Amino acid sequence: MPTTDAVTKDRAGRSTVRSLLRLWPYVRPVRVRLSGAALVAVVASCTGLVFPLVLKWMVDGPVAGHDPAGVWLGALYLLLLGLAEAGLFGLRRWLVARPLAGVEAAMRADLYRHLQRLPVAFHDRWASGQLLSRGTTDLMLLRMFLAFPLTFLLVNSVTILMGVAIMLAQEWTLGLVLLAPAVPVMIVCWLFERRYSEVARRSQDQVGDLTTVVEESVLGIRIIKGFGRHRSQARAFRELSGKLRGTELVKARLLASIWAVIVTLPELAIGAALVLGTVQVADGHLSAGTLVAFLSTALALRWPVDSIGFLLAMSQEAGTATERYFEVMDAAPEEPTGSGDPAEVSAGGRFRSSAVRGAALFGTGAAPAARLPAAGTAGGLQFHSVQFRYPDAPADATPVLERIDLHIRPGESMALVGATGIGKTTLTALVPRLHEVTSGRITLDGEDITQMSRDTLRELVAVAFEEPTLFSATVGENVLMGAEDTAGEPELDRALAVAQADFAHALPQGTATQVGEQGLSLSGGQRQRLALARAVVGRPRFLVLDDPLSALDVHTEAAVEAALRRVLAETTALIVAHRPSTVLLADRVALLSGGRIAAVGTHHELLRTNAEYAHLMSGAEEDDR
Ligand SMILES: Nc1ncnc2c1ncn2[C@@H]1O[C@H](COP(=O)(O)OP(=O)(O)OP(=O)(O)O)[C@@H](O)[C@H]1O
Repeated sequence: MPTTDAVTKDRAGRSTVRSLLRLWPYVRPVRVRLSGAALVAVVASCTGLVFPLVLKWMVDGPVAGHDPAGVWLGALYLLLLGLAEAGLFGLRRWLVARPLAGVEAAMRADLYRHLQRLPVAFHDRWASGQLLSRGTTDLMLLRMFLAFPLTFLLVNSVTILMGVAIMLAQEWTLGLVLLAPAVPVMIVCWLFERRYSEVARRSQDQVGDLTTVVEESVLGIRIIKGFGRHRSQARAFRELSGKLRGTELVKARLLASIWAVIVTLPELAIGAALVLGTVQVADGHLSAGTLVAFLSTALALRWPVDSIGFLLAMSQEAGTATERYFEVMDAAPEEPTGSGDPAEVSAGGRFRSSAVRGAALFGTGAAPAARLPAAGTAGGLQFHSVQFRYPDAPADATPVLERIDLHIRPGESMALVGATGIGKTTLTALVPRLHEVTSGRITLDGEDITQMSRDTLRELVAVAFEEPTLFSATVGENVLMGAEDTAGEPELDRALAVAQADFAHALPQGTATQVGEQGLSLSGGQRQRLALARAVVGRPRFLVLDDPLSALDVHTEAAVEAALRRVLAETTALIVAHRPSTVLLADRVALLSGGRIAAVGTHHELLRTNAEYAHLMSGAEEDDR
């Protein structure tokens, strides 16, 4: 997540208007309605300026001539004008409400789609609260800007110009008195715009930080309670919300000061004009009706002038919201690959998840059978001099994976063993391209994975992670995410059986039971088994399992292993393993050490010939006991 300082520097020279202009592609489809609504609002607002003219006619005519019928007629005109004004403002609201809700929805959909296409490295860097606040608060600010300040800055400017023209036409000397504050008000607005945009940005970023803390506190509630950390967590929350409160107070102070200037100066000018006008009426140079009309016009302009302060404030907030929105939208998505890449653009594919790294990669059964090894190339899964360094790691840091050369033959299952933190998870994440290799190649049946479309790649490879993620959906939907849309009950039952997840049938509504955040809570082992079922449901050609049995008790593990053995016989698999029982599932074992594959062989061979492996396994055996 970029820091606030970096953001402030980056923003130098970028005006609010320039930011807001980036909204044009979204506003374009509704431009006719928006312009229509603005026109209606201008007419409605100018209707308000006709009131003083009717008043002038009434005061100089029927009132001066003691004509009650004329006064009633004038009152009727005023009533009709009032109704017309109210009706027109109502029409404006009706014109903008639906299209702007559509603009907000389209922007939110684009943001969501883009988030799904952004690489995992992006999500590693950005706090989820910052993304959430951009998709909610910022978009709401934008909708409000399009509905209100955008129109009313125009409407009020036109109304003020028309009002000033009417006043100058009635009595130009008084008109000039009222115009006197225009220059200082404009200078104050300019100063306000610069200062407020900075503070608005800070406030919106702090809302994002606060969202992150709340989200973490809710997700980690067990840890917080378990370790009695509620006080420190509450302190962190209080500090952040105190900061936000401070920023909001700065905003309020800025608004108050601009408001003081915008309200006071015109009021003083109106007072001066009233005194001057009364003297002129007393001297007989001005009719009472003209003075009434003049002052009514001046008062009718009070709202358009007074509102400039908060319209500018809302525009600034919309400008920073636009900036924040496009900071995410401008981030480069995963590199396109291969010929045609439907997965790149598909928001409706199997990556509809909110948890990006969770169990987001699932194989399907249809395609793999059709994809045979290319002639003359080694089949299976092969790493060719693969090097990998995390994108945010310093350039001189040692790569996590320095040079990986490994060949898993077609149909073979290979266990990956290594000390904790050595890079096993990282290595498995390279196969479905959750991260891109820094150098070297990975091939599936001889074909470079970077040359395949991601859709094809993810059809070939299915993954189950150590931390199984379940989505707010039914058990069945969670498992079937791993298969083509055509997969149904038989595939589901088979996968549940393989993963020893038959407990799903005994849940209150069977496989239609809701799980995930809003649903029934499942144990760690149950979640792992469902994640495993999801990985195998599509009968993938390649299976990558990151320590998938870590949360199972010994008996369940044995049962899952027995079932997995059948699955592994049909696929080419890479399994991160910590325990000998998992290692024994595989045909061979690769030992990862110092960023390289230090040894490959059967479990018993390595036990005999490799001291590091024997050491790792002896510790694990004790754990097993
Ligand atoms: N997103 C990331 N950015 C930078 N470094 C990372 C990232 N994820 C992991 N690392 C680092 O990469 C190294 C390898 O991590 P990895 O999770 O692959 O280890 P592992 O062998 O799977 O460990 P374990 O057995 O404990 O699961 C660690 O030093 C870790 O700190």
